[in-house]
Amino acid sequence: MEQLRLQNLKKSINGDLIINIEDIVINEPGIYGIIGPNGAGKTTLLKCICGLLRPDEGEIYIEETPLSPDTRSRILKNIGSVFAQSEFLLNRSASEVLEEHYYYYALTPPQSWDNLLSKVHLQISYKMKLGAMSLGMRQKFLLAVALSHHPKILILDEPFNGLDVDTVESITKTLINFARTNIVIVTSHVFEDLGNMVSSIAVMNKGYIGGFQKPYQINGKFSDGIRKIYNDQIKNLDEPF
Ligand SMILES: Nc1ncnc2c1ncn2[C@@H]1O[C@H](COP(=O)(O)OP(=O)(O)OP(=O)(O)O)[C@@H](O)[C@H]1O
Repeated sequence: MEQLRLQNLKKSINGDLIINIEDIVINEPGIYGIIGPNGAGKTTLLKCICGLLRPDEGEIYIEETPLSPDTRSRILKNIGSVFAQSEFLLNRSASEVLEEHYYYYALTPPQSWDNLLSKVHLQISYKMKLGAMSLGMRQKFLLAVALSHHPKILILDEPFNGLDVDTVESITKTLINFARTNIVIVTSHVFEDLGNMVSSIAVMNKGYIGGFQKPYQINGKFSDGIRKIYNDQIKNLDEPF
């Protein structure tokens, strides 16, 4: 079954075409990286997939069902997400964020959250405010929240920004484990971090994505392979099409 399909997707903001995708299909479990320069449209695309922004044209299919006002509440349960900007959550406690999350997805919260946090190797009090957490703790917590309703597709926008190597390693392990049977779509500017986990890479530039490719090792490193794909694709995508 097709897990995710983006078809003839267009989105303009203030008259500028920000998303312009012909046809992207993801069927297999794995970690799919989207790389691209600042302003390429990566975050906007991820927000469209999560139902936070509505495309002007085209369809987003999740498990072959088009995302629409009618299907939205049902099919968005298949998606979990963490976006880079989480400042608006800083005043909320961990339990408040989890309760709101379950309310948003119209799901019954579990009796205990302990299982959830152990998945991301985090030990915190549920009363702790997100503003009191370190960046790494907050990112791990938000990842646990995103996984809490057992989505099949996890969307992560720049999950490694500002994190130390141990936290990156811990999150990477969680993602690799999840992606054995599910799909992760992740954006990052850090090719070294992506090189340790992605199964496929797509380059986005000026709203356009050519397609996913498997990175191969150069100088023994996948990150060098990702950089080569980036350089080759940006050059091609910069040519008029
Ligand atoms: N709410 C908004 N209002 C105006 N312009 C917006 C808005 N959201 C996005 N844009 C514009 O859309 C373009 C794509 O932005 P987007 O954040 O999707 O890019 P990105 O690839 O995620 O960039 P970065 O790598 O810097 O995070 C940018 O030119 C941005 O200014």
